[in-house]
Formats: sequence, C-alpha cells, structure tokens
Amino acid sequence: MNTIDPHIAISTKDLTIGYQNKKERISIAKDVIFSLQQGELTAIVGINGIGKSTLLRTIGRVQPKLAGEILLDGNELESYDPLALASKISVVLTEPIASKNLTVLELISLGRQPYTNWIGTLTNLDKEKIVKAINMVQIEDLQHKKCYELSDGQLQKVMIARALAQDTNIMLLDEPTSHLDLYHKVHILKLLREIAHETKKTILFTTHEIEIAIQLCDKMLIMEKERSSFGEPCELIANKSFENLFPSDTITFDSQSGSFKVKK
Ligand SMILES: Nc1ncnc2c1ncn2[C@@H]1O[C@H](COP(=O)(O)OP(=O)(O)OP(=O)(O)O)[C@@H](O)[C@H]1O
Repeated sequence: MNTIDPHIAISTKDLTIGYQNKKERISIAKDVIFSLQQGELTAIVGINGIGKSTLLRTIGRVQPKLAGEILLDGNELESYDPLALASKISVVLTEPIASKNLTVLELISLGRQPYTNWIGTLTNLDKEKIVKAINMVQIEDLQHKKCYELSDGQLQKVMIARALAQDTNIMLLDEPTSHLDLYHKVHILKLLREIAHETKKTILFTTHEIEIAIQLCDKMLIMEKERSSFGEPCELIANKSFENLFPSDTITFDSQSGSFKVKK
C-alpha cells in the first residue's frame, strides 16, 4: 500500500506506454506528476499519433503499460481483478461496437453488467441508473431504436450514456465528441464537467477540441514528443505550453484569447 493523497483517484510515476511490437515508446510526464483528482475533468491533447488514445487505454487497462507505475486509489492498477476494476473505471473507446443489433436501451443496460447477477437481471436501482443516464445525455427519443439505425453522433451519445449507467468513480473517454457538431460538443463536455463537479467523479478524455477544453477543463495534459505538460489551463497558458503544439509557421497560439490563429 502506497501513501497517496486520498483525493487522487489515479496517479502515474515514470510511466512508459506504447505497443509491445513497436520500437517507439512514449514516456509520460517524466518530470511532471500526472494525477487525476476526484471531482475534476481532465483532457489529454496533442497532435495526431502522439499517444493520447494509448495513454487512455493504458490507464483503463485495455492494454498493458511498458514500464512505471499507475496507482488507482493508492494501489497498483494491476492488483484489481477485472470485475473490481469494472466497478471503478468505465471506458468509452472509439472502436465500433460489435452489438449494433441491440436497441439503445439494451446497450445502455449493459453498463450495469458489473453489478447484476449472472443472468443479468436488472434491479430497481439498475433501472433507475439507466433512466438517469438516458435523461442526462438527452436521448429519450432514441431508446427503442436499434443501434445500427443511429448516426455516428447519436451512437457516441449512447456510448456515453452506457458509461454513465455503469456509474463508476472514474470515467475514461476516447474522443467522446469527435462526431458531434459544435453545439453538441459543448453540450457533452459541459455535461461531463457538471458530472465531475457534482458527483465527484474523476473524468479523463482525449480530444482535439483544445479551445473548448481550455474553457471547460479543470486540468489538461499536453502530450508532446520531448516533454509533456500538465496543469490547470490558465497555468499552461501562462507557461506558454500551448505555443509549440503546432508548427508556428502555420498555427500560432494567442494567449490573450486562449485560441489558435491560422497564419496566412
Ligand atoms: N494497435 C496498434 N498497434 C501498434 N501501434 C499502434 C496501434 N495503435 C496505435 N499505434 C501507434 O501508437 C502511436 C500512438 O497512437 P495513438 O492512437 O495513441 O495516438 P493519438 O494521439 O490518440 O492519435 P490521434 O489523435 O490520431 O487519434 C502511433 O504511432 C500509432 O501508429
């Protein structure tokens, strides 16, 4: 048992991630403490291929870490059995779901699997959590549709509702707003922020929506090849951490407005 701040849900130390078959490995926050606090919304940003999804998948134990330590509530992530982990962490990935023949309601009900008996009987509490998740994401009108009938954006909302129904303390989401229009991107990220703050959940997501993340997130991890930066958006702006994210001959960062400008 390690001593750790009780308000930290996940923290990493000297973490190296990547794929076993690849030579290139990614070290996260070598000299930065990357920690996910209860009640906070944290975004991982960075250019294509830098390793955002790999980090998220490693923290969700979807793939193994290569070196270093990931602590969940003070214990090594690997020390949890799969069922115990499923009641602590929910993961929403970008892969297409295999069970598109299910109705939306059936798919969201699967979120309750860690808590139901072996034949999957739903208790009143399970049903309550499912209805609440559907209401939160505002997809009441979709619940009886088959998943194959949904648009990419609608399916993305359904997958978020399934994670909400799972009702874990930690939620990990890989690009949860990639198929949504601007209004729905903001709506979903505001919802995640509200959930983190009101229910004290720890929410981590990857995104390319850097400007919205700056406005809504409590913390951000900027992944870069040489050195990652982690902290509150205003600290990262003050430290000029966004300035080297993209080649400066094409895109520059305006620290006054917290937005990117295209160089003409
Ligand atoms: N299944 C895989 N096997 C081997 N290498 C992979 C696999 N998936 C991704 N990679 C490699 O791992 C590196 C990090 O990829 P990852 O998907 O984590 O990046 P990302 O920052 O999420 O990118 P994007 O913004 O494009 O989604 C890339 O070099 C990628 O080619």
